[in-house]
Amino acid sequence: MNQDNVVIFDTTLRDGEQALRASLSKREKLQIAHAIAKLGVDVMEVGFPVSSPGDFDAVKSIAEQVKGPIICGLARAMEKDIIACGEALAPAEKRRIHTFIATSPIHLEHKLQKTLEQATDMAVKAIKLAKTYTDDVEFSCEDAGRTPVADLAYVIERAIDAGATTINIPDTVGYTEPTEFAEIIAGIKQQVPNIDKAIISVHCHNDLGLAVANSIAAVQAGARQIECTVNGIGERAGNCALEEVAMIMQTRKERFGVTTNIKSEEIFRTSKLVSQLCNMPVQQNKAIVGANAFAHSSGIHQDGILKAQNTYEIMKPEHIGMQSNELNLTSRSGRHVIQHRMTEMGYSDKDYNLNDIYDAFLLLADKKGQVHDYDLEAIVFNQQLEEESDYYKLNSLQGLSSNLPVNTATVGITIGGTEVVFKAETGNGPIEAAYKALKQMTKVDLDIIDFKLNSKGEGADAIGQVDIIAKCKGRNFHGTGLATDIIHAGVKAYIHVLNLIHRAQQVEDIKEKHQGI
Ligand SMILES: CC(=O)SCCNC(=O)CCNC(=O)[C@H](O)C(C)(C)COP(=O)(O)OP(=O)(O)OC[C@H]1O[C@@H](n2cnc3c(N)ncnc32)[C@H](O)[C@@H]1OP(=O)(O)O
Ligand SMILES: CC(C)C(=O)C(=O)O
Repeated sequence: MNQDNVVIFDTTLRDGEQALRASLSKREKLQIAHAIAKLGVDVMEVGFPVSSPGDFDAVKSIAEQVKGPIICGLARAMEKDIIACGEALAPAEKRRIHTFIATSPIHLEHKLQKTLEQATDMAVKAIKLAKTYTDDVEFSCEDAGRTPVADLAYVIERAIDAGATTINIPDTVGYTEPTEFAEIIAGIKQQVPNIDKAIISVHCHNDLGLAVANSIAAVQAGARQIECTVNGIGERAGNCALEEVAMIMQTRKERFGVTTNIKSEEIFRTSKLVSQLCNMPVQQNKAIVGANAFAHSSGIHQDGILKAQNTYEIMKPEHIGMQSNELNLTSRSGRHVIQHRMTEMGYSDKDYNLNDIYDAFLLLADKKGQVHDYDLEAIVFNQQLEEESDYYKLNSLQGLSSNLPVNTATVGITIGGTEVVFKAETGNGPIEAAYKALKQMTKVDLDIIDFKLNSKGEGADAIGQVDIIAKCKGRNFHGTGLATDIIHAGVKAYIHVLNLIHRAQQVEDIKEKHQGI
């Protein structure tokens, strides 16, 4: 083996599968196995064949159909387990039997009720039997993290003499911390005379959130195989996450000086497939594959990213097979990102006033949380509808909606820049009540002949757009209103019409004046 290469041993379909609430079908296991093979793992542990006829059958089918990685099965240090494993793996081009026995005082005393020597004898026997099926035999000292190094050294030396080619050091209960775990690996290297005949592997659990850190510390201490799962799924708090260790070694190559065969561009796709089929959602802020891993939400970061991506990204989203990063528009965003989005949508700087739309954007972002491109377009459109010179302006609005036959609205407007008026009215609904109030305050005689309400965007917090056609003095006027509240949008549409009517009247007045001259 190239000493600078770290073997990636995936156990998504064995340790990962142990944690699922519903079993995967054979078809699903095959689908995951093909995806993991494409990801470039070196070894994939795909089941525990003695455990059930279904698992035996799935391991056998994967051994028949999945090419590329070494296909591995797990077996206790027991004859029937090794035989089942050997038979299930028989069709594989490259196969590995992984056998294990616990070595920690706690497990020996309470679980196995055996001495270390008795357990080691069982391991030696199992390894020798496994060797009759394949040259590639891995042995694990279960609960190695809580086993004295001298005891590990004793078992490991005998396991290697029996033919084990990979020695796995599991931190079965996620108990160790990185310095301590690295010392265990260094201790094994020092105290096991035949250790050069085997690859040292590590298998870390995440009970204290240290599975990845411990695996990486072990590599720095000389381990050259990491056992891991996609998205870190596995018993209890899970296993070491494959995508995290792979990206640590790729991104910080200069510190580790090791390579893996992982095709990192397959990471995102594989993560989504495993999450979906295993019904294990990935937390939003999970490193590498979480929805937020390449999303930037604050103005200073977004500005930095727009100027140079490496200001706030240590990896590129394309490295893991994600199309692009995401710049979320929130009330923590700044003007740079708004201008960027507007340009991406095809607007030129002349089409809008950045400071004006930024103020409107902040108000909307405070209300909605996340603002989308279509919201930004609505803001621009809204500003085009409302002009500084508008004769009628909305000051305040309160609409009360209920399931009673009568509802109320109170509207306050400014007329002609100086006259401030308020009116409360009732109606079938608050929009009708507001329209009655507006009619009485403005004394403009118009009839609404069409009223349409649409949502601009998605979800319950989408902006509402009201379009009305109103008839006044034989002419039709089209008014539009946009707001997060539909009563507000309806009132804005009415005021838009009032201003159009007012402008049309001004034009008529000028015409009459000219005709009179
Ligand atoms: C740390 C890990 O993740 S190890 C892998 C864990 N995965 C699993 O357990 C999933 C698959 N397991 C199974 O399907 C079942 O537990 C089986 C088929 C393996 C065994 O089932 P059963 O025979 O009913 O035994 P059960 O699971 O109740 O108990 C385990 C037995 O194996 C023994 N045992 C545990 N580990 C080992 C080992 N590595 N080598 C030999 N014997 C072992 C236990 O001492 C216990 O033996 P006992 O019956 O003499 O007390
Ligand atoms: C079988 C071994 C490797 C294991 O899964 C563990 O100790 O966690």
